Amino acid sequence: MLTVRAPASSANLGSGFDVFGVALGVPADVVRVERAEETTISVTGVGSQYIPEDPKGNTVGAVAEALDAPAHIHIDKGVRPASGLGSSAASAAAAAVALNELYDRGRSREELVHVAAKGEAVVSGDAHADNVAPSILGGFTIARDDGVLQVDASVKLVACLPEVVVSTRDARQVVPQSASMDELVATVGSAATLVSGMHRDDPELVGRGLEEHVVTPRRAKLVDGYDDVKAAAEAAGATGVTISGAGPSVLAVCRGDDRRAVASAMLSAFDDAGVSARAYQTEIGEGATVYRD
Ligand SMILES: Nc1ncnc2c1ncn2[C@@H]1O[C@H](COP(=O)(O)OP(=O)(O)O)[C@@H](O)[C@H]1O
Ligand SMILES: N[C@@H](CCOP(=O)(O)O)C(=O)O
Repeated sequence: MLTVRAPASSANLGSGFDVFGVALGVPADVVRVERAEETTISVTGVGSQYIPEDPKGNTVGAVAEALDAPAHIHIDKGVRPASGLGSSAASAAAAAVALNELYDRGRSREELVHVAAKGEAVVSGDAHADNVAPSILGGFTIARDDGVLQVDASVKLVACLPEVVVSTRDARQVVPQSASMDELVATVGSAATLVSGMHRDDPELVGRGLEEHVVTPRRAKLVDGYDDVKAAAEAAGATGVTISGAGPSVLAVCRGDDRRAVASAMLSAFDDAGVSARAYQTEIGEGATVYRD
C-alpha cells in the first residue's frame, strides 16, 4: 500500500494558455493505492459526490490503464472539482506517481506527466498537461508537446475560489480559434516577462506577465464579479490577477506581506457580487510526495 499527496495547481497564468502552470502549497488530493486484479475507485472529501467512481469516468482510471497497473485507488479530495485549481489533475498526478511506485514501472517524473495527462483527456476532451506537470514536478512548469521545463520558483499567491462551478470542458468552448498579430505580440511579451520573473522569484514581473487579452476576457464573463474582484485585489497590493485555469477561481500574485489584505479584498468583492467564496493564502509549492506505509 502506498499514499501520495499531489497539490492543486493553477494553469495558464494568463499568457501561457495550455502551457504554463504552478503547483500550489495548498490544497491537495491524497491518493492511496493497493494492488488488485482490476481497478476499483472510491472517493471521499470535498465535492466527492460529483466525482464518478467508475474507472472510465475518473481521471485515475485512465492512469491505471495507461500504466497497466490495476489497483484499488482511494482518493481523498482536498481540491474541489470544477474549481480551476486542477482538481481532476491532482488525482491523476497522485495516481501516476503512486502506481508507478506500486508496480515498479520505472517511469521518470517527466514521463509520468504524459501518463497523467491521459487522465485529463477523460474529463476535458484534451490531454493538456499544464495542470499535471506542476502537480507532479512542483514549482513553475512549461508543458510542451516535446517535453516539460521546470523552475523551482518561489512566489506568494492567493487563489480565491467562488462557490460556482465552471467545467473545464465548457470553458474550452469559449476559447477563440484565432488571434491577431497584435494580440500574439502582446502575449509573447507577457509570457517572456513572466518566465523572467519566475527565474528571479520576482512578484512584480510575474504579476505583469499575467496580462493577456485573447482567452482571459472570454473566460472572465463566466465568473460573476470577476472585474471587481480583480480591481479589489490590485488595490490591496496584488501585482497581477487572472483567471486560474479555466475558472472560476481567481489567482492573485502577491508580495510577501500582502496576502492577507489581498485575500480579504477578493472575498469582500465576491460577497458584494452576491457570491460566496473561500481564499487560499498560498505560494508556489512542491510536487507529488510519496508516503510509504
Ligand atoms: N479524480 C477526479 N477528481 C476531480 N474531478 C474528477 C475526477 N475524475 C473525474 N472528474 C470529473 O472532472 C470534472 C472536474 O474537472 P475539471 O472541470 O477539469 O475541474 P478542475 O478545474 O477543478 O480540474 C468533474 O466533472 C468531475 O466529475
Ligand atoms: N489549460 C486548461 C487548464 C484547465 O485548468 P483547470 O484547473 O480549470 O482544469 C484550460 O484553460 O482549459
